[in-house]
Amino acid sequence: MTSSSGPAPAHHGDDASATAPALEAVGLGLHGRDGWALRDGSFTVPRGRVVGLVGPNGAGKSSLVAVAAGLRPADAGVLRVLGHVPGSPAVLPRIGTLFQDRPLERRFTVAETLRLGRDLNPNWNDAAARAIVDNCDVPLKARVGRLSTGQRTCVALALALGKQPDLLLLDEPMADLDPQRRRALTGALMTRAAEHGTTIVMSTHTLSELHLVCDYVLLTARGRILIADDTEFVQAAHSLITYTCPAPAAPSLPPQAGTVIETRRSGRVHTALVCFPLSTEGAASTSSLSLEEILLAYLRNPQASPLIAGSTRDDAPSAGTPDSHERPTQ
Ligand SMILES: Nc1ncnc2c1ncn2[C@@H]1O[C@H](COP(=O)(O)OP(=O)(O)OP(=O)(O)O)[C@@H](O)[C@H]1O
Repeated sequence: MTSSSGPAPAHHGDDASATAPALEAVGLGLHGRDGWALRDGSFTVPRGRVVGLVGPNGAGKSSLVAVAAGLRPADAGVLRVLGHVPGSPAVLPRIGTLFQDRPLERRFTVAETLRLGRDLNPNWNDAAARAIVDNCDVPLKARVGRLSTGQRTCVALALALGKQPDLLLLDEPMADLDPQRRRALTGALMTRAAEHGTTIVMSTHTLSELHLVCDYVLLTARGRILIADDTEFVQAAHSLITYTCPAPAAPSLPPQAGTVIETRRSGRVHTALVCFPLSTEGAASTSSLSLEEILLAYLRNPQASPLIAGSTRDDAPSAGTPDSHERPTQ
């Protein structure tokens, strides 16, 4: 996991955007085929984080990446990228992108592709780009059109990293990679974030490994942002509380248990996944959960009260509960 107190992000922009968040959405709306994929989404992604963008198929992850990259406009609200309008000249040279279709010129060799990257990007780092293709065993002389899907992903990532961007927007970067290349590229990305303070936003369906790679999570489902916060904070905020009820039909959860995300009942044993538990009085046991378990619970319960850094929940806890814990500086 990367440290939130790492080096200051590399910065090629103006002073005004030096401290702006990597992404800042206010009332963001994205149309899907059958209505809103995201509606009234407000969240902030601080600089220097490795962000897991998570949600079910069709939740709007690719659409969000496309809007941030300036490829399509938002359908409502505002999204700022490094303090700027997406796609504006002030921000385009500072972002690196990887889209699901990995658009590359198929006739070029890998070496020609990297040369083009060098010619188009004044801040190009050839060694960084070559290290990616070398680590992934992609021959420099091979034509892009003859590479496997996973090998093309390596070349596209080499182009994105060679640009030395302040923000990397990666749409399912690991989906096509074998375990060895996945490890190599994950390592390269984490090193980039740790050594240069690059913000990385990557959509993924691999929840089991998220806590190893990402230190911030953005979870969207059924048109809502459900979580936007540090992974450590998300984990610390949730508990699984088990109660033994006096009778199978008796009401189980004591009032004021906290923000209940999900409950399960088996006979007299009742478990509740609670955010910011206020009182565990009467509980038979309390245990922590993995990040994956928490994210899956929100995905099963998309009507749950959202946990979004910097915003107040409808059922916000009082002072002294985890929401009032000091957060890392952004
Ligand atoms: N080119 C397009 N034109 C119109 N609607 C689109 C287009 N691409 C996607 N959509 C719609 O936008 C919504 C969000 O799709 P999107 O691809 O952003 O979701 P996603 O979370 O990335 O999904 P997945 O996990 O399957 O990649 C869906 O309703 C989808 O049908």
